[in-house]
Amino acid sequence: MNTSPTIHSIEAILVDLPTIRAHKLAMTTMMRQTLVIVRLVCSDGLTGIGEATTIGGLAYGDQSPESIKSAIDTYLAPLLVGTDATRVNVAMQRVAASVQGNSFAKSAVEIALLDVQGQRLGLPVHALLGGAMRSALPVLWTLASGDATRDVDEALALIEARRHKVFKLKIGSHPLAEDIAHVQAIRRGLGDEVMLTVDVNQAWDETTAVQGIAALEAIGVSLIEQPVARRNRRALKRLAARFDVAIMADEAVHDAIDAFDLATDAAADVYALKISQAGGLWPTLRAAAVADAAGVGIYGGTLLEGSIGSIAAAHVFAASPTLAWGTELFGPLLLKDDIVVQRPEYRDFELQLPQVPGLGVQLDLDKLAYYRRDRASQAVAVTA
Ligand SMILES: O=C(O)C[C@H]1C=CC(=O)O1
Ligand SMILES: [Mn+2]
Repeated sequence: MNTSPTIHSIEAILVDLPTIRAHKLAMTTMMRQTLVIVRLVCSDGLTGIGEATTIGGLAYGDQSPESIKSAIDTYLAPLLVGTDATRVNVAMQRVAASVQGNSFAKSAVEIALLDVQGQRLGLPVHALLGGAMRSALPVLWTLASGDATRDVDEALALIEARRHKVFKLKIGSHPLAEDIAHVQAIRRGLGDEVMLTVDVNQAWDETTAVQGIAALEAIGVSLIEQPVARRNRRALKRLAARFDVAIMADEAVHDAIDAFDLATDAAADVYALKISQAGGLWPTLRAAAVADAAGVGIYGGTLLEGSIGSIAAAHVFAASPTLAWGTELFGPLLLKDDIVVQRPEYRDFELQLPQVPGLGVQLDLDKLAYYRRDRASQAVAVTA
């Protein structure tokens, strides 16, 4: 007889949190972030938590917080409730057999399953993934206030506080000359020693990219992220072949299959891997393995997850055998408030990896009640 604990319930909750400042990307300006929080309760009384986020609703990709919640409530939860809670691979294969796409919903649920399994076994999630290669992860910061003077002040304060020493600039929403002047102003303000990268978020056509990358190389930018449209892989390949500066695929690389296709074409020097675009922690490691095999550098990307999603990603990138380009797991720091008891710890330019069983993050239930989008209907339910 199988006596393994089973999945008792899976709940997906939308939570809206304000950001500390406007965050400007080529396709949207964020003033808040929506977290889809998953709570997965098991028959042995343990609860796992997971999270998925998007950027600007549907502005960045084709899954929204609302569609993630709907996929979990309507499809993933009914498939999993009553099944073995301890066999994460079997559970996710069951989901894969009946649910196409929806990588964000899959990722949020897989995180919760790994969290609860880690608690059950007394092991941190990174141990379930094969063990951590590093106990802390370098984290860059994105300068995206839209104002160069403010960006320089922000970066200098962060270097002084020993929180970040590498900075990513969001460009692509202005004419090229303006964007280049913006990067130049920040380079002047920070000096030649500070490592700068840029993210174009697909905004350029190939002709603009050729001019733009040449100018950015001259300014001493170290990495150019997704300069052209996600689906324009041939242009990405030509740019990677043409320039010495590292070209990173972000929106173009979701999972191991994308990683393989891009590697076959030598279309990028580095991949930004993101847990929700890959479809979970294991799928991210599988994409990382392809990158490793192809000699492509790995960068721990973010979709500006909150504390739960960022720590889940930290467990993966800590377990990845290589991580040549560090991470951008700063999402929790962009949020004015949080829904966890203890926020992730950033120290000496690095995010510290939790070493306790599971993810090592606990929900603050009062804060969750306050920030959840359906709080009005919840209050009615409590008083009724
Ligand atoms: O990289 C992206 O495209 C998304 C995201 C990550 C950091 C940031 O500021 O935006
Ligand atoms: Mn990017």
